[in-house]
Amino acid sequence: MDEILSVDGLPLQTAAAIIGVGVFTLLLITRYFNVSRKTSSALPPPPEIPGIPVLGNLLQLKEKKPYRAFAKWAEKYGPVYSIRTGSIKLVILNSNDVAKEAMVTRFSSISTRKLSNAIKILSCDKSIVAITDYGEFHKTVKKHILTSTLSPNAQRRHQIHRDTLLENILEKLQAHQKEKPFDAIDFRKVFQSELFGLSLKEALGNDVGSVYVEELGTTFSRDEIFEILVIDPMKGAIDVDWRDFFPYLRWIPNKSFERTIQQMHIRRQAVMTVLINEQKKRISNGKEINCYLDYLLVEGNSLTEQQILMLLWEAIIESSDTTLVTTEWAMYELAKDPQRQDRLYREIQTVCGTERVTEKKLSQLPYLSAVFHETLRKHSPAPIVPLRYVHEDTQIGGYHIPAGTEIVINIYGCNMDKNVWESPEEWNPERFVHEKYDPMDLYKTMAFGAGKRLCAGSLQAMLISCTAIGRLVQEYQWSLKDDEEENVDTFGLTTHRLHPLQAMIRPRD
Ligand code: HEM
Repeated sequence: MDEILSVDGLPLQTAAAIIGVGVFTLLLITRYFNVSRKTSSALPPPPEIPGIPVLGNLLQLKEKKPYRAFAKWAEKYGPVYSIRTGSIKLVILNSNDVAKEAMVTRFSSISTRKLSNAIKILSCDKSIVAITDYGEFHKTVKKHILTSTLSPNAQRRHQIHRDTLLENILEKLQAHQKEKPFDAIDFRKVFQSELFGLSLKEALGNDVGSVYVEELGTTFSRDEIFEILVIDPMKGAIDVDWRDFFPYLRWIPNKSFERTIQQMHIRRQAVMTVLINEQKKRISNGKEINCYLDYLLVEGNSLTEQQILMLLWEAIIESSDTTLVTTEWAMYELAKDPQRQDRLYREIQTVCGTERVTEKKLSQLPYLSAVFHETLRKHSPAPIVPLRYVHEDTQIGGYHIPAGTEIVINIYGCNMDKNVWESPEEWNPERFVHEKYDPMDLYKTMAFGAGKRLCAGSLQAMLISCTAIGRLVQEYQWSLKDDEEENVDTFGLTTHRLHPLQAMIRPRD
């Protein structure tokens, strides 16, 4: 009889016992979640920065460098506080502990994004790895960019592009030295162009000269292509549409804003389409290249053409910007500080002798690594992590954070935290080589984020930036052009120097 009364072949008593245990476990789990939800909402809310009715704190954030204002407020209100930008509530995190809590421990409650109108258009509504919500699409496309381009194996396959980048930069410096030995060199002009070339080769398989875009009836030079694919969208991403702050007024048109961003999108779309089509012709002529496009056309069969276009554009813009920002700031700091530059040169001489600095030697050059990480700390190239949205009640730093809040992780604020860093305003690579520091301290800057949304390109950035800094110091003695020391202002989404670095170079003996 027992055998007849069974659940999926289990004797009745056993099944009843299992169901009993199951129900009990379920009750426990439900109770646990109720208790933890209660505990979270029983916690106090983060302190609020006083603002004014309707606008909240908007007027206090007029400057386009909110990360600085956020870090200042942290000194008075602590590492976690809330502000209001119009009707939007933001919680700002300014210390490593709470930033990590948000990015790792509480990630499952804070894994989506609510986009500004500009970023919604420029990311084609979350069609790129960095802006999409965490989920299947994110996992798939992050795997694609890592496997094809950014993982250690893929980086080995792309080494030739990094070698070419360095050779070309050094050739240009040599030519400048010969032709105008008493003139300063515009570091950005040289480095940016080569980095853009590398990003095109990794993404599309080839660098470009100019392109004719029939849709727009124009031929664009390489500089104009750079403007359309990199500079304009970086500017557009921080363009403010006042309706972002007052979503209940979304029905009011903001024509000039929409026109500007749409124009950027249309031009980028048209140029990318032509670049991709040219490469498709190459492929149909039987010439395959190891690049992201060729990979996606085979492996990305679940993706639409528009998604492929956006992913390729993402690789170009992300490769072209933050690595330049980091290297330019590092060279500024070294050119300003002859003693530290000399310390780096002596380390290079001791380790490399008459041989060149290469990627293989990087692990033997701890001071070079300290220069790189200290630059990431002081100049935090991505000062604010793309905003995260709290989709279920949670807690951070002992405060209750209700669903619907947006989270701002202020990496710049974390890196300026006096409780963690001694004299944070000072550029001091020694802090990373001093015996009291742990090698893991290098990752305390969190410049690349943390957890499941960790930057996919950190290895490429490190390889390019460290080898370039090493080679540039090995070949030349760097100093700043007169009055250059004062040029420390920044602009844009990342911490771009407002004025490109102007440096004097003198060949080493
Ligand atoms: C010094 C240079 C760089 C810095 C400081 C940097 C920093 C960051 C930061 C802070 C994030 C956001 C993490 C988050 O949302 O939590 C990020 C994401 C990302 N970065 Fe970088 N990055 C750099 C270079 C690069 C390069 C060269 C690439 C190459 C394409 C790249 C590709 C990406 C991608 C694909 C993501 C999205 C990861 C995800 O959402 O899962 N980054 N990066």
